[in-house]
Amino acid sequence: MTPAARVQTAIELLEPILDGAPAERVLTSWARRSRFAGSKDRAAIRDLVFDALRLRNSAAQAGSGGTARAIMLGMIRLNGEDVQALFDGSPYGPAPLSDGELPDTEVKACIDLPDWVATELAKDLGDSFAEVEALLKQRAPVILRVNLRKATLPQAKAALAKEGIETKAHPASGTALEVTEGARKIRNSVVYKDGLVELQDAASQAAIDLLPLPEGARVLDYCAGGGGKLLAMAGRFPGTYFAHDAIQSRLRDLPERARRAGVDVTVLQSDVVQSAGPFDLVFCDVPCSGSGTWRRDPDAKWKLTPEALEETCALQAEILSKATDYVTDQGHLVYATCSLLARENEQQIDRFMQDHPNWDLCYQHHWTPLDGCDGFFTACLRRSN
Ligand SMILES: C[S@@+](CC[C@H](N)C(=O)[O-])C[C@H]1O[C@@H](n2cnc3c(N)ncnc32)[C@H](O)[C@@H]1O
Repeated sequence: MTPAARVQTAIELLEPILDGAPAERVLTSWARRSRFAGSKDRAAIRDLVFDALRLRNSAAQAGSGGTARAIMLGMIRLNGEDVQALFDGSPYGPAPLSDGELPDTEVKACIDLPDWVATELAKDLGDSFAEVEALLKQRAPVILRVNLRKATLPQAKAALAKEGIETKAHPASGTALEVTEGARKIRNSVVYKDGLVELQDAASQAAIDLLPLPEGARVLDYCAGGGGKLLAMAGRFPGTYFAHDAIQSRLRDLPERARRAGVDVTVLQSDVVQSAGPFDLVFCDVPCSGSGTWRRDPDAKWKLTPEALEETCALQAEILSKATDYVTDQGHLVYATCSLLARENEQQIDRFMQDHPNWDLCYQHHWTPLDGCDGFFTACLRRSN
C-alpha cells in the first residue's frame, strides 16, 4: 500500500471507532478481510489510528474538526509531515485538501483526555499532571520481563541480541529489559517462544519485586486473567501457585503461557477457592480504568464514563473485601491496579482500612510514566496482631 492509501484506510477505520466501536475489534476485523495488506501495512495503519487516538484533541485542533479525516490530517500535521503530499488524490489515498481544510491557525497542544478525567487526574497528580499528560500522548516503551527460572538478565539480553532484538536494563526492576530495537521480532523469537522472556511493563515487575513472598509460600492470584502477574511472581519466587478469575474464559491462555515459562499452576473454580485455601498471599490485580496503560490503549481513555468508573470502584472494593476470607492469619493481601486515579488506588485502600480495622497497611506504592513505566499502584495489607 502507498503511504497515502494507508492514511485513507486509517481514516476509514477511525470513523467507527469515533462512533463507539472498540479500536482493537475494528482493526482486527479489517486485517482479516484485507488479505492484500502486508504485515508492514497493518502495523503502519495501526500506528496511525493509535497515534491519532493518543492525540485526539490536539489533532482535532490542528485539523480544524472532529471528523476522522480532520483528526488524521491534524495528527499528520502535528508530526511535521507534508500533509499535501499525503492528501494528494492519488488512487486509494485521501481526497485532495479542499479550501480551508489546511487552516493557517497555529498548532497548539491540547489536553488529550476527556475533561472530567483531566480534572480528576490534575487533582490526583498535582504538580506532575502536566508532565504525565504529555507522556500519555506518546507511544509506550516495549518492556520485557526476564523469566529468572530460565535465564539471568545478561543471558536473556545476549540471546535476544542474537535474534536482532536490542535491549537495555530498565531501572524500575531487576527483571526488566526495555527494547530499543527489533520490537516487532519478539513474538516470533526463540527466546520468547522458549519462555525466557515475557512482554510485561516494568511497573508490574517492580510491584512483584516488593512482595513479601517466603520460599514455598502458597499463593492465590485471585484475578489472574491471562496470568501475567502470576507468572511474574512464579518466575521470581518458588512457591505453590493457584489461579482464579470470576470469568473462567479469561484464564484460557494461562496453561500454555505457564508451560512455556516452566511454571506449575492449579486453576481454581470460584466454588473451590475457599476449600483450597487459606493462602499465604492473595494477589488481587483488580479490574480498573486502565488509565495507567492509556499509552498502549488510547481508545480506552475516550470510552471511559464516570458511571463505568463508579461501578468499577465498587467492584474493586467488593473483591478486596471478599479476598480477606482466603488469607492465612499471618498472610498478606495485595491489591493492584494499572490506574493513575487515586479513587481506584490510595482512596480505595483508605476505605478498606476504615471498613476493616483489623487490617494494617504494610506498604503502598504507585508508578507513573515519569518512572518510564505504565501507571500502576499496589498496596500490601496484613491482619493486625
Ligand atoms: C486487570 S485484569 C487481571 C490481569 C491479570 N492479573 C494479568 O496480569 O494478566 C482483572 C481480572 O479480574 C477479573 N475479575 C472481575 N471481577 C472479578 C471478581 N469478582 N473476582 C475475581 N476476578 C474478577 C476479570 O475477569 C479480569 O480478568
